[in-house]
Amino acid sequence: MRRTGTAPRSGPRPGGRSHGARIGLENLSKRYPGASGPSVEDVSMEIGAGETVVLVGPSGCGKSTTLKMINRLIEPTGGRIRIDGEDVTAIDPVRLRRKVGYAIQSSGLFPHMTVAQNIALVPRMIGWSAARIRDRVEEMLDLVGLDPGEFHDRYPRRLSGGQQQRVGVARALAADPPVLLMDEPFGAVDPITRDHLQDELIRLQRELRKTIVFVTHDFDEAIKLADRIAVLRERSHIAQFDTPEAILTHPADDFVSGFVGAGAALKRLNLTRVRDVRVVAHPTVSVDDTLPDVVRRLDACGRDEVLVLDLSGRPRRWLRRADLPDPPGPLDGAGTPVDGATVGEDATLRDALEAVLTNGSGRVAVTGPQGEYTGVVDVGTLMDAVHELLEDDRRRAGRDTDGQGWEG
Ligand SMILES: Nc1ncnc2c1ncn2[C@@H]1O[C@H](COP(=O)(O)OP(=O)(O)OP(=O)(O)O)[C@@H](O)[C@H]1O
Repeated sequence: MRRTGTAPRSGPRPGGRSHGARIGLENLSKRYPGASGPSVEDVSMEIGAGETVVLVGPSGCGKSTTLKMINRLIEPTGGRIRIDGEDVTAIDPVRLRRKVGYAIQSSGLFPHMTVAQNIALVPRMIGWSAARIRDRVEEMLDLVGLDPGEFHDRYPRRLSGGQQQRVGVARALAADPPVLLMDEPFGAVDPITRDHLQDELIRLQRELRKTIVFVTHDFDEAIKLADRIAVLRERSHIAQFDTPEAILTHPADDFVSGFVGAGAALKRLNLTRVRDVRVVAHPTVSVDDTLPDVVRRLDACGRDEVLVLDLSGRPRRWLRRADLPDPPGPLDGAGTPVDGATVGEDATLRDALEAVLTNGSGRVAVTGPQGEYTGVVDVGTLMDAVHELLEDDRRRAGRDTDGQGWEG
């Protein structure tokens, strides 16, 4: 496995630069007016610059309250919040908004404002010039994969749920805050869109290295996104705060095990990315190639199938010998369209396995950031990875029963 110890997955690396800020929660508490007891009690937590921390826990345990105290949408009744060492528990909330972006479920976009106006909200509030705001809105739309020409002047009701969430993330990042708070941001979209948005967030985070605090109900989402997961019990008491791997392999107690649920080894497929396994080269041809070119390629590589790439190098069709026109003729449309059935390098092995099993062909094309072909992963490689995880678990279980402990 790629990650070891507690090093943040997306945080500062040697030679790399984090654009995030450290967050310190010190004995943070919240008692709502009239409540019989605190909803959050004495939470202390250190979050590294550039780290993604996910808060999970049962409904009502205080996740959202904890999160909203970090940008003081909810005022703490006790304790302190520090951002890069600065005590922000009492600073002007407008200054705090520059440091802390916020994205929520159902995007929270203002329906009477266009996409551009929504994204421009915080930059306007903090007094950026019109020209700077205009450039920033375009940049943010690009960043979240929405064409500025198409989406700039649309109103939120004319966007899909996934597009709304993208705009919500663009808005949260518009003023370039070092900290991003996300409260179940993908909770209201369908599972496939949710998967895509998670992949996008991982890609963004690799580039931006913000400090992200993310709340979810979904433990699989936590595994996929987190450098560290805080499993919370009632009043936000921390049951365990550690890497996904450590929580999956060594849950602190029955409460945490209950959260991890069954199939911990397979859940770890969510921890390994396509870029971490053997991506192999597959013979390719171009859409421009003629039938004799393709036959030559097939003969030369000794395989039964080539991948047809478009002129930008993106996978277009799988072409087998049996698909070739007989009698010989033009190749247009021959073979099986790829139709988006590819995985990115940041996709998890679980996504890749799903793709391989769904298309039934035993392999899936891997693409780079611009959708360009980079190789293929096959079912054999994926099965090896599953096997390795299960073996790893068995070895650890053996060591634990020997009384040595897994770090021993
Ligand atoms: N404005 C409020 N006034 C009084 N009590 C509140 C208020 N907001 C939340 N609470 C209470 O505080 C506790 C924690 O709520 P919070 O929303 O932080 O939990 P959560 O873990 O985010 O829940 P969920 O997962 O269901 O969203 C709950 O018992 C809730 O009823």
